[in-house]
Amino acid sequence: MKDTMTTTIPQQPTPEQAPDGAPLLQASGVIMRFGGLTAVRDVDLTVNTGEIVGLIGPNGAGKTTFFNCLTGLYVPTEGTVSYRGTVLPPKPHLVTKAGIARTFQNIRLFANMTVLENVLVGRHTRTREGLMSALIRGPGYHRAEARSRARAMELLEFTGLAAKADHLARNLPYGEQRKLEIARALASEPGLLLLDEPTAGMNPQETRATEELVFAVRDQGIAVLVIEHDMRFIFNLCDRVAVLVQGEKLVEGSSEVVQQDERVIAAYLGEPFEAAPAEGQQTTGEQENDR
Ligand SMILES: Nc1ncnc2c1ncn2[C@@H]1O[C@H](COP(=O)(O)OP(=O)(O)OP(=O)(O)O)[C@@H](O)[C@H]1O
Repeated sequence: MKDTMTTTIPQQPTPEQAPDGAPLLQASGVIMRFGGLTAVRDVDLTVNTGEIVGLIGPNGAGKTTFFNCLTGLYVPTEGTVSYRGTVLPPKPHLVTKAGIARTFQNIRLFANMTVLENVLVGRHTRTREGLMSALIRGPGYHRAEARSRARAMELLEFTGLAAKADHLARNLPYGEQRKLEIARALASEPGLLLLDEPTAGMNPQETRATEELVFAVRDQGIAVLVIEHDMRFIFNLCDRVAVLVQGEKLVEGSSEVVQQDERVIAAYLGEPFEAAPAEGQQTTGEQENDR
């Protein structure tokens, strides 16, 4: 991925930067019921600053539902989610404002807007200019807009999309649409980025590029929580991996520990990871392609 991540993202001032290793996200006793179905059962999960944490498990294990509980899309039936020690209100825009950004399993871009405009949309929680200012379009508005555009271009440089800033999002190849989703999420200046199956439908080169991008994001001081079915990607990337099965956290530990765990092999991997197929091939029968 030559054109990607050769630069750092010049850091924006972030509120009370926690020291590396301090708890950033703490989910405690999260339960999510849909009528008679319990999709998430009493899950605790912590993501510390500087970490990349993986969330894996079979289809229907409750991973996306758990993400939705973290990001305010769902109000958990029970349990709390805290970020930097403060309980988050279950409202997506407030969660984003607090410092958590996410991407979705199914790409959600504004297809008929340009690449740059998509990133600018992601900045709205970080711009202070109000409605009056936007209507009057005075100097404050123009300064804020210029800052936002400059920052959006930095993020496009970072993700390797700067040359396509004026292209319509819908005309980007699939792998670049996924990168654009990440750029847009970064535009809200998060401290924690949640990625839901960022490599679904990608070819091996795109998957490797995404791996590099996630490492680069982490190197900017942004912690990452990632759902993925590609075990090679997960085990290469993650400092820690939690395994959900039928809504419950079965195991949590380092990549080395999780990939050898008999319960994880029985419930999800199907075979020890060393025996997994070659790069780019599916590791389990669980993968689904979003494309
Ligand atoms: N809004 C909803 N209403 C009712 N049931 C739901 C809802 N959302 C999810 N579920 C159910 O909750 C369970 C967990 O689904 P979820 O999508 O969270 O699993 P997942 O681990 O993300 O799966 P996958 O790997 O296939 O994306 C499934 O049985 C699903 O049908």
